[in-house]
Amino acid sequence: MTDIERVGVVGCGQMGAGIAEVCARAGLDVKVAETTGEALEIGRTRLFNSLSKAAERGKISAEELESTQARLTFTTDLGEFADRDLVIEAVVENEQVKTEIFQVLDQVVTRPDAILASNTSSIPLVKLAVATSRPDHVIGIHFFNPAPVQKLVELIPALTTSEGTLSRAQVFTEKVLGKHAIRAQDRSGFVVNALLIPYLLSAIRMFESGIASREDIDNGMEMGCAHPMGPLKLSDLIGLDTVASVAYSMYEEYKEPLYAAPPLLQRMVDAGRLGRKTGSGFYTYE
Ligand SMILES: C[C@H](O)CC(=O)SCCNC(=O)CCNC(=O)[C@H](O)C(C)(C)COP(=O)(O)OP(=O)(O)OC[C@H]1O[C@@H](n2cnc3c(N)ncnc32)[C@H](O)[C@@H]1OP(=O)(O)O
Repeated sequence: MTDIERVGVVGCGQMGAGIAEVCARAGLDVKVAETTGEALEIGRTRLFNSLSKAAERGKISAEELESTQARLTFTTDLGEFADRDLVIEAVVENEQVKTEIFQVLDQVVTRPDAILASNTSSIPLVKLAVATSRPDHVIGIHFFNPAPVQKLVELIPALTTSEGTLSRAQVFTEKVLGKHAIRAQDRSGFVVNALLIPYLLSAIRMFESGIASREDIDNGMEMGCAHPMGPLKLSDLIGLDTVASVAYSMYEEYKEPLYAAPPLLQRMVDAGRLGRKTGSGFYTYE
């Protein structure tokens, strides 16, 4: 069905850990990389806790929990990605950091037809592609938070991506991971964030201007439009730093006021109130 059996995931934050979990649960050999031993330990704990929760809720059996954990290995050395068939980069939404990772992956991954993918939400894929000597094998595979729950992935070919890479990525995400794939052009925000981010920014502006309380804004969309979570709760889930970075990339690309981040968002990011991951954002968390 697919020639992809060994997957590497760069970054074990909420997205990286979720992507690694999805791949390991699909039966793949998954190696996860982080920059430091401490970050790796935090990431491993996040991932294993999520797997244990899946077992507690009866989504996987005790045997599956054990075999899934055994398929996961962890490293701080990207050199160990030499034998990977597919690498998915899921680090912070920063073009320079991502570009450097793609340069390193290009050096270390030996299989000539390996796919180098990014989970970026908004950075042009072509910039990551041309940082490598194999721009035809670079593609965006964008997952949604929480990755083990959300059915969708966006596939984003750069101008340089080959049809073969795109169709292998599609078969992999749909047939192996069981996701639904949609395709988008390499334009900041792709499909989902191009629609979602202006909505989240509008909600933050509404809250900032005092039109309604955070609870009333969120209840408005949860009870009025049947959204699973309101926009302020969702911003906290995504991470306010990520919402801000995606908004900046989109504003940079289109120069449209609807993508401009409201001052409150930036102040909260500056204050380190990044949402669930730091324990406080629009709401506070244990
Ligand atoms: C910005 C980026 O580029 C792109 C993005 O990621 S945009 C963000 C997209 N994500 C969304 O819009 C999320 C919207 N919210 C939701 O879908 C839901 O509120 C939610 C799944 C987060 C939580 O659902 P909710 O019903 O409130 O809570 P809960 O009952 O705890 O969870 C529902 C199911 O999801 C599972 N789940 C929740 N969080 C999970 C996680 N982090 N990992 C794995 N499973 C999880 C639960 O186990 C439960 O499964 P079950 O029904 O089979 O037992």
